[in-house]
Amino acid sequence: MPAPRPSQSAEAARAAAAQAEFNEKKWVWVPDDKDGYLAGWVVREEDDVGEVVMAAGGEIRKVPIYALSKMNPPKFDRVDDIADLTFLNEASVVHNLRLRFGSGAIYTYSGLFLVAINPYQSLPLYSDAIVHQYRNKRRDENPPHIFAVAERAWVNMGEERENQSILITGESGAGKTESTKKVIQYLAAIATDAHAPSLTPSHSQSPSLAGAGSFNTVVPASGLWVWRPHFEGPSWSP
Ligand SMILES: Nc1ncnc2c1ncn2[C@@H]1O[C@H](COP(=O)(O)OP(=O)(O)OP(=O)(O)O)[C@@H](O)[C@H]1O
Repeated sequence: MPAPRPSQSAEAARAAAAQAEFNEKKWVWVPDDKDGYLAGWVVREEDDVGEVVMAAGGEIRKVPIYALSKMNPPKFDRVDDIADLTFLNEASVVHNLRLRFGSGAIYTYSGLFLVAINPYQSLPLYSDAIVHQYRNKRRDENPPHIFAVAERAWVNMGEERENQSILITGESGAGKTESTKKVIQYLAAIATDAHAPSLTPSHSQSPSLAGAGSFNTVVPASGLWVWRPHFEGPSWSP
């Protein structure tokens, strides 16, 4: 068996060191008014109160045990799917999303769902090359992306011969409209394939996309935003 490359062994050593350091202490997330959650480790527990040493600065805080959240080992840092976390608590979810966002990954799966964090800047995530990268690929073959969701809907439409719905939800300014545009961009790009169905537009999000497909929008009073691509084709497979 060939020896691992230096970068691989250095990475493995770093991971082992991080794991060893993690194993030495009882790591927890401590709620914090300013930062949301801060890392620390419990040194004593008494009468349902934990004495926690804060990792940044070494300050000691006394916190009710119920308010502490278990931390996942470092090997779970930046997981693609939040559902893979051993300890699934709000603090760990926020930590994972924060780490990923810090390295430019705005998309993360949460089981069947995709979480998108608004970057408020233009990222090189939506080029034709990236459309191509997601075409005909399973979800686990690529990093999480809105294109993977659109791809799944498209494939399901062909396999199940049923209309598909994609629910895009979030608070005002979260990026629902942008996400919808990305879905339409993806479907418009792949619908030009030779085997694409003949689609009849009934409503388009963007005039330039008229003719790319049939887009029925439903905007319920609840504020949830639903976009439903409608498929009608005689005999078609994705
Ligand atoms: N994926 C993204 N990449 C870059 N910028 C984005 C992205 N998503 C959102 N934004 C930025 O955030 C702004 C607000 O997003 P958007 O209009 O999609 O929010 P919304 O959820 O539809 O808001 P509202 O509910 O108020 O209509 C966009 O104008 C854009 O500048």
